[in-house]
Amino acid sequence: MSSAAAQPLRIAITGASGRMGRMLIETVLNAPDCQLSAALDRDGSPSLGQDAGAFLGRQTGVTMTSDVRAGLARSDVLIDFTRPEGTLAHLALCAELGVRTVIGTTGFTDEEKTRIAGFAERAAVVMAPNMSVGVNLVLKLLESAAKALAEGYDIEIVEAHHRHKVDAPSGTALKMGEVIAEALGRDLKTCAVYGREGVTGERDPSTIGFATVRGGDIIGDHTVLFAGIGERIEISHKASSRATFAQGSLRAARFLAGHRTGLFDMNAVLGLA
Ligand SMILES: NC(=O)C1=CN([C@@H]2O[C@H](COP(=O)(O)OP(=O)(O)OC[C@H]3O[C@@H](n4cnc5c(N)ncnc54)[C@H](OP(=O)(O)O)[C@@H]3O)[C@@H](O)[C@H]2O)C=CC1
Ligand SMILES: O=C(O)C1=N[C@H](C(=O)O)C[C@H](O)C1
Repeated sequence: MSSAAAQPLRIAITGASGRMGRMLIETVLNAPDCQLSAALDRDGSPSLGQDAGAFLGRQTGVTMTSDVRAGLARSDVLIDFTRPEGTLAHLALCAELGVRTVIGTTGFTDEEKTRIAGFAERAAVVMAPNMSVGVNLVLKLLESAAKALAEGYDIEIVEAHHRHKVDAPSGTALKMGEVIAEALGRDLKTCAVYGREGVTGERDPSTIGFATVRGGDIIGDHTVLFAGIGERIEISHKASSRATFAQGSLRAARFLAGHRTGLFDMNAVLGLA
């Protein structure tokens, strides 16, 4: 693997013509210690055959291709923001070729997460539903807040995203719920309430509620509400650009340069553990 100090880190990007794929290409091209080694999309994508920088009006010399194996063979790290089925197929190749992987995709089932952990025994992986420094700090704040507000406060998580998002609640909202549930000694699987309708009865204080908003071009807003009697506390994060996710992904890629195997989260990358 290339040493980040001596040679640039060779980064492949799958889902390269997607919203995050494009932001990642731009971010890698602007990072002096990184090199775009492959821009990959699936068969049928109209972007195949184009220069990876065409959408920026830049010539990079990297052509968009669907040959994932060849792209990974010339790369140190893959950054994957696609869909669960795509990520798992890419990860199987990474494990075979010894290519480290940063996974930003959300919407995995528990069984799929177990498979990812298996692949990480063969080539190191960072996986996080949100790569931004801010959200990962918020997760830490939520742990403290949940413990301090364990009695007498109802907990509701509200998230808003753009109209194209396909999974709900967001991976970040679910992670927030998991962190809070763990801090309170609850199991999110049994205490989560996903939306309400009709005659619901009074709120059960042991539940954690989720509400999802979808519309326009909202990049990603998350608010956790601790609602008590006479006051409420709101902890919010609002992303104003996908650049924050891309910068976090590059930090994860650099972190992976120092690890051969293992499954890591952004706490490990950011030293927040
Ligand atoms: N962890 C984080 O910080 C963040 C995570 N995300 C997550 O990243 C993922 C992608 O988001 P976004 O960029 O907005 O999505 P887009 O739909 O804009 O892009 C997805 C890309 O992946 C490709 N793709 C879709 N399915 C497959 C597949 N089965 N195999 C290979 N490639 C595939 C798409 O190709 P095609 O166009 O042909 O369908 C497209 O190029 C989502 O799961 C989202 O929740 C997003 C932002 C931040
Ligand atoms: O799909 C998105 O756009 C985002 N998805 C992630 C999630 O599901 O939490 C993170 C971010 O909020 C943007």
